[in-house]
Amino acid sequence: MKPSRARQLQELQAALLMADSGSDAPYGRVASPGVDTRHGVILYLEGITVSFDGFKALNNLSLDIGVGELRCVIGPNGAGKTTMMDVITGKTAPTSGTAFFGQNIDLTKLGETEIAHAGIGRKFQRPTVFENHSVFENLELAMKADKRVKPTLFARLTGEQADAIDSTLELIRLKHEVWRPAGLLSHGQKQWLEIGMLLMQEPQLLLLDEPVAGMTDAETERTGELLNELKGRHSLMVVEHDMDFVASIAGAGKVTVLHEGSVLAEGTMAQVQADQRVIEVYLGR
Ligand SMILES: Nc1ncnc2c1ncn2[C@@H]1O[C@H](COP(=O)(O)OP(=O)(O)OP(=O)(O)O)[C@@H](O)[C@H]1O
Repeated sequence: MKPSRARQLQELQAALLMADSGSDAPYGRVASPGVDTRHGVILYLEGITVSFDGFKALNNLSLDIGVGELRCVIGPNGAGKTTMMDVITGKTAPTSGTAFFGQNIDLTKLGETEIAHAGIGRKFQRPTVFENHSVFENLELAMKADKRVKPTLFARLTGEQADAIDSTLELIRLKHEVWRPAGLLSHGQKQWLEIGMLLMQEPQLLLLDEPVAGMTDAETERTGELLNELKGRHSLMVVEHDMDFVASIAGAGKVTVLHEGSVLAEGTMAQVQADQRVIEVYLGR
C-alpha cells in the first residue's frame, strides 16, 4: 500500500532533521541571529591561510563581498576555490586569518550547522534533491522549521507559506512541474530545485559551486537569468570554470581570479580578461 502523504512528510522531515545534525547539513533551520551589514558588506575574508601539512591551499587570501552582490570567482584547478568555500561554511578551519559574516559574526568560531543557520547557504555541484518526492514536497520540506507545515493529515499551508513556495517555483521555472517527482526532472531542473530549496531557507549569502556544470545551453542561459534575478535580494558567490557563462552573468559586476590560494586579480570581466597575469595562469591555458 502506498504510504500516506502525511507519513511521507514525516519521514522526509526526520531525514532533514538528521541531515541537520550532521556535519554535511546543506540547509539551515532556524532564524538568523541577525547579520550586521550596515557597512554594506556581507562577507569579509582577510589574510586567510589554510595549510595542509605545510602546503598552503589558501595563502593570505583577502576578499569582500557586498550586500546583494553577484560575485563570480574563477581560477584554474587547485587555485583554492573549494577550500575557500569550505572555510566560509565552517567545513575547514583556517590556519590563520579572519572570516566575518557581516560585521558581527565570526565564522571561524562557528560550526557548519551554525553557519547555515546564520544565513549562508551552499549549493554543491551535484544536486541532492529527494528524488521520490514531488517538486512541491521538496520545497515544502526545505522551508525554515518555524515556517514549515506540521506533518499531520490535516496540515494546510498558510497563505504566506503557499506564497513563498509559489514565488520560488516561479523563480526556479518549475511551476509546470510542481507535482512531478524530483527524480524525473532533467539535470538542470534538479539544480534549480536545489537552489529553490536553499532559497526556502531565506539565506543572505548563497555559495554556488559550478551551478551550470552538465547543463544544456538552454538550461545554462536560464540559470544565468535566475542568478541575475536573485542578485540584490541575496548576495551570491558563484564559483565557475565555464568562462563563457561567467562572461554572460557578470555584467558590470566584479570577477575575482584565484591562483595558488590568493587573489590574483579582481575587476570586471573585461578587466580580468585583459590582465596579463590572468592570461598567463588561467585564460591562456
Ligand atoms: N585535505 C587536503 N589535504 C591536502 N591538500 C589539499 C586538501 N584539500 C585541498 N588540497 C589541495 O589544496 C589545493 C587547492 O584545492 P581546492 O580544491 O581548494 O582547489 P580548487 O580551486 O577548488 O580546484 P578545482 O577547480 O580543481 O576544484 C589543491 O592543490 C589541492 O590538492
